[in-house]
Amino acid sequence: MASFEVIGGKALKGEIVPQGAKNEALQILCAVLLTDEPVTISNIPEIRDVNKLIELLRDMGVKVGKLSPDTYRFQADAVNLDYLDTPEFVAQGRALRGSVMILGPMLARFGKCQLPKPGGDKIGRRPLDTHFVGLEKLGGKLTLEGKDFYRISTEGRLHGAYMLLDEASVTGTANIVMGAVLAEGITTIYNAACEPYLQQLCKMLVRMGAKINGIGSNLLTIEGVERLGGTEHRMLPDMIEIGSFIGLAAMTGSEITIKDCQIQELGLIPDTFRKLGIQLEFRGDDIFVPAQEHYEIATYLDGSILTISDHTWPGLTPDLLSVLLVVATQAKGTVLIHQKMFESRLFFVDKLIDMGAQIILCDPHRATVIGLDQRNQLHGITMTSPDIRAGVALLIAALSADGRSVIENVEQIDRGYQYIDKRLTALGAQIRRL
Ligand SMILES: CC(=O)N[C@H]1[C@@H](OP(=O)(O)OP(=O)(O)OC[C@H]2O[C@@H](n3ccc(=O)[nH]c3=O)[C@H](O)[C@@H]2O)O[C@H](CO)[C@@H](O)[C@@H]1O
Ligand SMILES: C=C(OP(=O)(O)O)C(=O)O
Repeated sequence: MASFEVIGGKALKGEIVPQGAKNEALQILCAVLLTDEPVTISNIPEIRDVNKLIELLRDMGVKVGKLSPDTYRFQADAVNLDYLDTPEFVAQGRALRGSVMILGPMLARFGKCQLPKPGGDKIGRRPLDTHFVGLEKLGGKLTLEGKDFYRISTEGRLHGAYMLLDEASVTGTANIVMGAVLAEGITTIYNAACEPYLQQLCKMLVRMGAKINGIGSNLLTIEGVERLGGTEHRMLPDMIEIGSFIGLAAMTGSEITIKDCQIQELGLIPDTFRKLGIQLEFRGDDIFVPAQEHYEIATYLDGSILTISDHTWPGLTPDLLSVLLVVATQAKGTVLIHQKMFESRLFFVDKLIDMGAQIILCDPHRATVIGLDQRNQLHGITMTSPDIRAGVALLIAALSADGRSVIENVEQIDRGYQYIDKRLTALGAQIRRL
């Protein structure tokens, strides 16, 4: 287990370029399985989860060529279905959440797939029912082995169907869309998730020859085609990383310019930071965050305490609530952070409380933060990173804190943030990997 030693309390300064989006990359990489033609993908982040998925695809027989540090060419013209029966495949499938999205493409193109319960953050129950209900509606037959091994197959082609999803699952929608593009007939998916990750996936599939209407909405209509061809695709910048850098700048009183953000794709993210009193300036497609000594949380019009909560897109992504919470600890004012989607994502506040933050964990979903208005600095401690976003929130806290902190289990952070220690060191942060 690696750790970061952080000496906090220093203002940072400079420019930073966000990496390609982790959660988009995981969808797009799985989509290469839908065609035997080459697919070239650029702006691929070099992070643990993405590297693991590329390795999984390679071991399944996909030809993988690295054209430059962030650009790869994939060709799935000789997929080895027998590999799915090996213990190595099972171990790789368990190692990340994104592996779940091979189900839709494999079922659609090869008529079968199997997978253990995928990995990812332990942040509460993460049911896969929506994935399988959708794939079964398309004609897939599911067999469950124990509680955590799934086999799905179809005789002949999948067929289009109408479905109203019980929840707008991000990876579930991706799986169903990738099944439906090669199904016979028309599929209608209502209550589809529509995060930018999914919009990007759908746009890429259209370039491959798929027929999809309603991209960006929660009603997708897909007319299946017999085959898809190759294409080129470039990943969006990672909106969660952009939000994390905004939070980092605010907490450490730093002036940071975040380059090439594709601001129009960020949804509510910039305005949510503004509600915490953080100034942001859009300079072309860059976000400039000025050094601020103080920032004040807005109230509702009637003066009551603000709530920041997550929602399916175009609501606020749950993946930024941990960062927003940590930023609020040094704001002036009070905010209720309400994490609606996941049950176990707020427990990391114990560590912030140990560092001197004023937080009341009301229940597993809600925490009230009473900001310190920079009157008392947090102080450094030793802590463990429980999940990817809590991990980065703790890193931000440590960089703002007085003295030395040690963050253990930073493999969690490495799942989604590319060389974060080196990139922040370039801005003046003092971080050492132990
Ligand atoms: C690899 C990847 O892309 N992971 C992301 C993906 O995970 P993932 O696709 O696994 O998450 P889902 O969208 O399936 O669901 C997230 C959680 O929210 C609940 N839920 C979801 C939709 C809904 O309408 N009601 C509801 O209660 C689910 O039961 C689940 O507990 O989307 C999540 C939600 O944005 C993000 O946190 C993850 O970073
Ligand atoms: C929860 C996340 O990732 P995963 O779904 O891969 O666990 C995340 O990216 O915040």
